Amino acid sequence: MAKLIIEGGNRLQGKVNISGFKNAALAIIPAAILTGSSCTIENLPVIQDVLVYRDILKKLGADVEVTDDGIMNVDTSKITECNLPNGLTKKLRASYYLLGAGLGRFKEVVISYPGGCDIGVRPIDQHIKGLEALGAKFSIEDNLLKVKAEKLVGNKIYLDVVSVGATINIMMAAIFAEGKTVIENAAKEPHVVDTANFLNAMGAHIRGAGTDVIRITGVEELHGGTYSVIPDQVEAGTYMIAAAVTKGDLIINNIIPKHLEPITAKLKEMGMGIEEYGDSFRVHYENELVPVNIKTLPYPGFPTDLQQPMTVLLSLVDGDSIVIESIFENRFKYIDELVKMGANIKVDGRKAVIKGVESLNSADVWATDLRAGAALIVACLAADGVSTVHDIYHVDRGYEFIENKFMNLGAKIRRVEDEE
Ligand SMILES: CC(=O)N[C@H]1[C@@H](OP(=O)(O)OP(=O)(O)OC[C@H]2O[C@@H](n3ccc(=O)[nH]c3=O)[C@H](O)[C@@H]2O)O[C@H](CO)[C@@H](O)[C@@H]1O
Ligand SMILES: C=C(OP(=O)(O)O)C(=O)O
Repeated sequence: MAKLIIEGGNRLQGKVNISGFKNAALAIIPAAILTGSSCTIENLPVIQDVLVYRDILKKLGADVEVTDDGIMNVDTSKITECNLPNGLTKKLRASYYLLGAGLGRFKEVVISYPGGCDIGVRPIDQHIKGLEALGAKFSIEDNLLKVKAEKLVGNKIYLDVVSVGATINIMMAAIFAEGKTVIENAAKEPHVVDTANFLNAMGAHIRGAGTDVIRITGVEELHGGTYSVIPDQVEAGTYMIAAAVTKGDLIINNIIPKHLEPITAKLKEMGMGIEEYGDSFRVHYENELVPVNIKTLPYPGFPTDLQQPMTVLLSLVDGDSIVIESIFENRFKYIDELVKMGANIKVDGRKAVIKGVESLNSADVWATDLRAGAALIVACLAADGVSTVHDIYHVDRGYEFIENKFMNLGAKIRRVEDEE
């Protein structure tokens, strides 16, 4: 298994291009099943999760390839059923979008239980509630999720919690349902909007994505086409935070500034210089930063996916900060690793109380999940001495060319396979 060896203490400087958004890509790829046609999906990040989804579509019978520069050409016309009991879906969380997409097209789906980051229970009761409201019946047998419908009929669904996954799954299942579907208390995240935009570009009738009420009018069929995925706001936020942690000066290209407002606002509040130039930011350290409090919330609140790198930054800011993780109950596991590096952080349930320290020391640390891994890399970039981040496969699931991008900015990083 690969690890990264990082020599800390280098100020990051230069330009970085942000890749396509993992969490949008992983919804749009299965949405292509609904088209039953040929799609070209551009600006995909070439990451493990995207390659696993390519393999899932292939296994289902699609003609599919992903180019080195992130273009997927996929023809889903030859898929005849959505039956995948073989465990492939366990490799990623977003495989649960096969439920909505497969149900929409074939009225029946069988998949193994989805995987993904171990950051909490990650229930799917709201997905089930929504799909059943459209006429489907769920069952769980031998760790297989089974969903089936005679026919799908539009309905009004109120989500009890704001769920990105449930919103997208219901939206997909409703594409061919008879009549109108209304999702109330829908998630407003950019990945929900991007998936709706993809489906609309292929002939769907979805209105209101990006607000908390989404209305879908069933259509007879979709067609193929070309679509480009939005930039990854989580990757962009990770580099913005890395600029702050290393007291650096970065130009972050290929972003949508609006999607980054929750993070821009906090970094500015702390004293970072941020200037916007259309689809890029200059993010630079000016003066000593001040501590802030963070609470993760659904969009447009502070994203849970950036809680970990932000905690690393706060651990190096003089004074007291509090981070509350309100989305996932188990997303503080990496803090033990950060404490090994000299951070002063106490976790109490969903609250982390941070007392800023002057510097972090080098250590051997283990990535516990995707964003935890990215956060530990950022911590090691700032630490005194040479550190090792183990279990980098977590990071490879979701960050494209991470060490190359950091090395282009002046970081000293080497990837080593464990056998070496
Ligand atoms: C609202 C939110 O921040 N969503 C994030 C969540 O999406 P993801 O789609 O994984 O998670 P959801 O948005 O569905 O979950 C949000 C919350 O609702 C709860 N829940 C969800 C579904 C359900 O059926 N029942 C239920 O109780 C979850 O436990 C969680 O507390 O993780 C992704 C990967 O980190 C992020 O990109 C998303 O921005
Ligand atoms: C938790 C994440 O990924 P996943 O939902 O795919 O496990 C993430 O993108 O931060």
